[in-house]
Amino acid sequence: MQHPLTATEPWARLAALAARPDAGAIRRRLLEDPNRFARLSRTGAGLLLDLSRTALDDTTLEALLALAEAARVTEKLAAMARGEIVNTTERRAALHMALRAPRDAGFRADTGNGWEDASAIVHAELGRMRQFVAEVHEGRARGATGAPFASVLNLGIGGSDLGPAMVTEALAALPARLDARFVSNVDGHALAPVLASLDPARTLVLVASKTFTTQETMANAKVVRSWLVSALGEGAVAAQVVALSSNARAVAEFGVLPERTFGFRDWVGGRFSLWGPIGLAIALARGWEAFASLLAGAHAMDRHMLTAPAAENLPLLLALAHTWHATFRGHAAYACLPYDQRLARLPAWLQQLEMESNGKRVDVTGQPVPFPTAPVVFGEPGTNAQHSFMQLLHQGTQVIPADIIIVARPDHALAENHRILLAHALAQAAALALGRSAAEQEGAMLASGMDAAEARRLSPHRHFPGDRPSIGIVLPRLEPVSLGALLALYEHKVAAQAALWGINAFDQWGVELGKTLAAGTLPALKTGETGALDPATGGLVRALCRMGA
Ligand SMILES: O=P(O)(O)OC[C@H]1O[C@H](O)[C@H](O)[C@@H](O)[C@@H]1O
Repeated sequence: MQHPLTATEPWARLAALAARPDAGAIRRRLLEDPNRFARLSRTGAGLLLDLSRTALDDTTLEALLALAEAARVTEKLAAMARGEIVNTTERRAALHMALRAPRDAGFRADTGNGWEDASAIVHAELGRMRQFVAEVHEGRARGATGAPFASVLNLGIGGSDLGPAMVTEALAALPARLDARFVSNVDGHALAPVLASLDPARTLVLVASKTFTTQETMANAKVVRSWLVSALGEGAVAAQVVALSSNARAVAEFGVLPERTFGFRDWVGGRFSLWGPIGLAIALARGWEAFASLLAGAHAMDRHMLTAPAAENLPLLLALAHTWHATFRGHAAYACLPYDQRLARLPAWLQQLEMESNGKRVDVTGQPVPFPTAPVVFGEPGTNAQHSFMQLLHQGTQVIPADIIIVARPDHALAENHRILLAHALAQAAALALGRSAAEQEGAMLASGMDAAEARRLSPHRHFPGDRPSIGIVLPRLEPVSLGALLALYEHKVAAQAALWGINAFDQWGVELGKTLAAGTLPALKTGETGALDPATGGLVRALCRMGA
């Protein structure tokens, strides 16, 4: 039986377009059309999206938009905004948009057991967060000894770490209100040096865990709790530990006071949670105004996504360009290249967003999908990436598209550094798209005085095939409002692709098996008793024990 998406007319059209010999031709399209940049770039919510260095043309774009219509992408995104149960396996809404909308936005969530006023719930908690942040900044909330807080330590992993850590680093140009540290890994090599560098009397601890059961976070929380208690006494837990969670009961059992607990509902997915209580570290470290502007920027992108016509809609266009690459052209990976050092953790955040959301092999009905879904995402800031993996993007055997993120204005005074940075970002995009033929390359070598035989010998090695796609995303400046818009752009891009492919972007069953097996392996590491393990795991446990594990 044919899959409903592949049975549509636009799918057939796109499959035919993708099979044309010139389906991947970028250089020719770029050189033939002087208006290509103007025709294939769009603005929305303060960002510029440039698709001119892909092989998309009017015909392909039209077919992709028709496919989105056939898959009812816009309706599905609207259903998400209406708070309907779009996460069908867990029977939950996905209402992260409510976290960043004004109080009167009127978001409501289907709980499976009636509807609740999501906007009211969000704003009640946001008000408490704001008050708490003010108390900390103004020195009214203090540690157990009466000392004001100097540091905030966020203990969380996955969505309870990547978002707040990435945003806090990205907004480093703002004055630091508190010194912020993030520990995610259960590896003691992460936590031990951080604790050694902090003063327990002046450290506010955030235990960030939606479920409050994640083993790594709870193990680290127990260590930090003992660290506080042994330095300051039992009273330090109430004074200095804050919980960010949707599991109020587990939080209470851990001993955190209700007034130090900031909650959210299960209609906020972990990887979409930085906009609410999980983002408290951002507000504590960079100020409430910054956090509020971040939310406003994301909300502006939400409005754009919900109201802009399809052909002008940035998240939808980005989703369609990525789908053309991943699904129709079979490019199994893409690179995220932020040309701003402050966005160094953006690729890590994007990896969870993209790969945990859309790394799925069955559709919402449980049927296998007969086409590629989410590609592998990897990345590093430019220009560093140029000196490590860009070689493969320019000359490797596979085509790997890149998203090149550019910030027009810096927040430092080193103007020449910034111009060099921008020149490299633009040059990478040009080199990927245009390449350099063997003949052009050989000509350049001859012109430089190289002898003809040597030029011929080197020319295949120095040939750049070109026709390698990149997508430009430009922020006027990296500030809370533009960062909010950028992150929401990617969130909606991911949701739009899931809607198009017919998969569920909001569950993550694939992470469960490893957790279950780890629970069975832990006792064997303690006792050396490996009888219940598979032979390979058992053999490795015995080898580790012999080595002193
Ligand atoms: O916030 P928590 O409940 O501790 O979850 C932390 C993370 O771990 C889980 O295994 C999921 O894969 C992630 O989606 C989640 O963000």
